[in-house]
Amino acid sequence: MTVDTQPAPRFPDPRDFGFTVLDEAEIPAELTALVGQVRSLVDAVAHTEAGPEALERARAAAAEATAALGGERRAIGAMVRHTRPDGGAEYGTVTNIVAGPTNPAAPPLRLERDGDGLRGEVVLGGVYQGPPGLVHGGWIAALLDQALGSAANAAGVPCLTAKLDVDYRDPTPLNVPLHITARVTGAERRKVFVSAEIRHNGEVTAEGTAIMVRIPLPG
Ligand SMILES: CCCCCCCCCCCC(=O)SCCNC(=O)CCNC(=O)[C@H](O)C(C)(C)COP(=O)(O)OP(=O)(O)OC[C@H]1O[C@@H](n2cnc3c(N)ncnc32)[C@H](O)[C@@H]1OP(=O)(O)O
Repeated sequence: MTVDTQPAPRFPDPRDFGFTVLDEAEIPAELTALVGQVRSLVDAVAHTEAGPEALERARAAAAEATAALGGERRAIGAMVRHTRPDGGAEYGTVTNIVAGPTNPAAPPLRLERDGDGLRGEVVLGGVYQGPPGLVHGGWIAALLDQALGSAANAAGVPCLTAKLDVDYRDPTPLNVPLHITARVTGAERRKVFVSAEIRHNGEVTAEGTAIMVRIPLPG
């Protein structure tokens, strides 16, 4: 296997390929606050034991809030640009289900560069539950896939996941800080090999490896 962990240093600008891109600073503070409020609402709804009257009041308020947003919708595929402290840019879809800043269904996971890889921290509450008190295995895979994909894309080349392997080493608990790390381990032709871990209290609860395949860009 040819090891080439430093492909191209600059990720291509998605605008050159027809994507809408907004800078994360352009996301209104009011939208960020609304996203946080809706996350709290989802958690409250998922766990409520309120009676019928309170439930109906909450439903009507939610319907009013939905109507207040009108019909103005951002395009599917819209991307958000994050500018790193070193001036480089990273991109993701603005509604990404794991890390999208405008998606209340995203935890969200925020990954930062750390040495030759990425690291981040996330706390998953009861709406991510699978077994009692534990994170759903599909969401563990989603966190790992996002970290793996971001590590490959942070190396400068747009990639998609072709193969994902997950080892569930230990149960991953809800409502505690989870530390996620990911790094590129090698490359061969269009394949980029990546590895990631989720830790709680320093112990690995899940490991993921993936083969990401570089997307051929027009031109
Ligand atoms: C964008 C900015 C966002 C930036 C934001 C970053 C966040 C990332 C988000 C998380 C990541 C995702 O969820 S991505 C979404 C989930 N993944 C997808 O939807 C991908 C669906 N699959 C595909 O589109 C396709 O299969 C591709 C593009 C992966 C590969 O198709 P292809 O382009 O025709 O390539 P192909 O010639 O078949 O294969 C190229 C090389 O890869 C190998 N290969 C191909 N598939 C596999 C496989 N399953 N297992 C092993 N190896 C494989 C081949 O053997 C070959 O190796 P060799 O002959 O050279 O040895």
